[in-house]
Amino acid sequence: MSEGAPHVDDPFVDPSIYETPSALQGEATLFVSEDASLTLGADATIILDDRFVHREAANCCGLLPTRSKTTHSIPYYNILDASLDGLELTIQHALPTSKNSCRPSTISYTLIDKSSITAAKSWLNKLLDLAYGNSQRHKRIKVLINPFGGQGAAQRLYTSEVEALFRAAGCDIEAQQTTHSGHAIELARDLNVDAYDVIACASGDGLPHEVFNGLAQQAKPRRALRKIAVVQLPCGSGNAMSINLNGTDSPSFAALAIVKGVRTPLDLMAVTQGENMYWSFLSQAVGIIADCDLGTENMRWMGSARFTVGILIRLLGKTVYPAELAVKVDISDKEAIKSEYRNVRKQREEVSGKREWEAHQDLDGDKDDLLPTLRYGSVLQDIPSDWDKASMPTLGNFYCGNMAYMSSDTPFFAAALPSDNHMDMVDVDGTIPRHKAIEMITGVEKNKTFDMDVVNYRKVSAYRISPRLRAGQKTGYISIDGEKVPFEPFQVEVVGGLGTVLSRNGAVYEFEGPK
Ligand SMILES: Nc1ncnc2c1ncn2[C@@H]1O[C@H](COP(=O)(O)OP(=O)(O)OP(=O)(O)O)[C@@H](O)[C@H]1O
Repeated sequence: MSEGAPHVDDPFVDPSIYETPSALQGEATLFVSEDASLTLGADATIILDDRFVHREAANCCGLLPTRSKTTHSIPYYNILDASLDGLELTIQHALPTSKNSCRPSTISYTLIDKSSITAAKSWLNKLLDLAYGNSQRHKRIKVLINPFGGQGAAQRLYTSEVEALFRAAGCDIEAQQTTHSGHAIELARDLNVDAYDVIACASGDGLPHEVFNGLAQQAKPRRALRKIAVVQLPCGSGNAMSINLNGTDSPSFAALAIVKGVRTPLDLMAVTQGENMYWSFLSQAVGIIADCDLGTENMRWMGSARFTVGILIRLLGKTVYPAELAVKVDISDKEAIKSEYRNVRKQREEVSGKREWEAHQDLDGDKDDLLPTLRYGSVLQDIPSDWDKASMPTLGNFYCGNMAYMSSDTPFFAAALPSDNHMDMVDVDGTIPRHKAIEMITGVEKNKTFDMDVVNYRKVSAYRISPRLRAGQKTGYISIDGEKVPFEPFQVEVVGGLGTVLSRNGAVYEFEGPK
């Protein structure tokens, strides 16, 4: 389904476009009264109700746009739950209220008599099968809310846009605010992973980063990381996780995507720096991006423009960020990367859903509950002899990532896949002509940078970078998953499919890939 499908799928579209799946012919229609029937179509349930013509639109659960319509449809994607209580049949669904939000709504009918109960139960089971496919129903969700996320908006967004959707979908939810930095690490480390299916972070990308690290500190970390799917309710200033996995930074659309989300393995990146070791799920940046992200605090008054202005000032000044880089390269040719991307994407789409879901449920079949030993050791050991080593005195930007979008309009890593066992690495020289630099920055949004000759794009499995201060420079910046870490050498290696997330399609990011 394309990006933002919940708001594109208009529940009021002409249902004649829907056909009934052949397996359901004959049983697809449930007559709920003399005047009303519910039919399972190909992509939506179709409601035919002659009484609608006699009712005021406002009287009917907000479903009716006009008084003259008798037929309506609700996309299966929007169906949250359905039940039969005695003769009372109820369907809960997400109703789009604008381009950027939806809210729960209810449709109910009283069956004519007891003789229709068996048919109604069977019809409701089929409805829920079509609505959920391979996604788990009634997920048990631990919600962590960063009260300072999104400049203090996270709690309000969760309460007003998310909670009611989760409840309407029959999710079992337990919400808790974080009280200090690092609290989500402690909560994920101590969580009883058998009591939940999902940890949902109402936050920016900082809380999911902490949650992966907390799960990795459990007594059985590999099992914990497979058992618990980590998701984001986009309520922060950087919401890359939700944009990549669910194609939205709207909290209510993300909530719907989580309700319908399919378990998806995610590569995690092991970072060693000094004596420390932790996990990154999104990106590591050294150079212009880290500098603009973390080194422009004095320009906070500008709002989001501070990043763009910071980039332009540094590009025009041809600012460089010297470093030594050593890389275990997997694929360096761009055409080969595109071909690999297409192959892996196809494979992942074929196995998306059922197989992945089953694989992730076979938790106790895991012989090894512990984290894998790192193949390349740590930053304190010698660099392996087969890595490509380079001194980069004029490095401009170094960026390594595991997801396509770094924000809603910056798909820096066009060929990134959730679980291809590679990290995507981009490096750009800081002395390239200014017009090329501007072309590069403006091309990111249009997915044009991958093919630019000034952009070095590689698939790698490990690297070490040792940044240096240039003459006269006082402070340097390194950003890992958007957070500042010490300006010291660090080493990273990818561990395939170690983490688990929920995604809309169970296979790839909500991005088209390299052109
Ligand atoms: N109660 C709290 N008090 C202070 N810091 C907190 C609290 N809860 C979480 N944090 C910290 O806030 C940081 C940023 O969180 P998050 O990414 O969710 O929000 P954000 O709005 O995107 O913020 P930022 O712009 O700072 O990245 C996290 O690294 C986390 O450690």
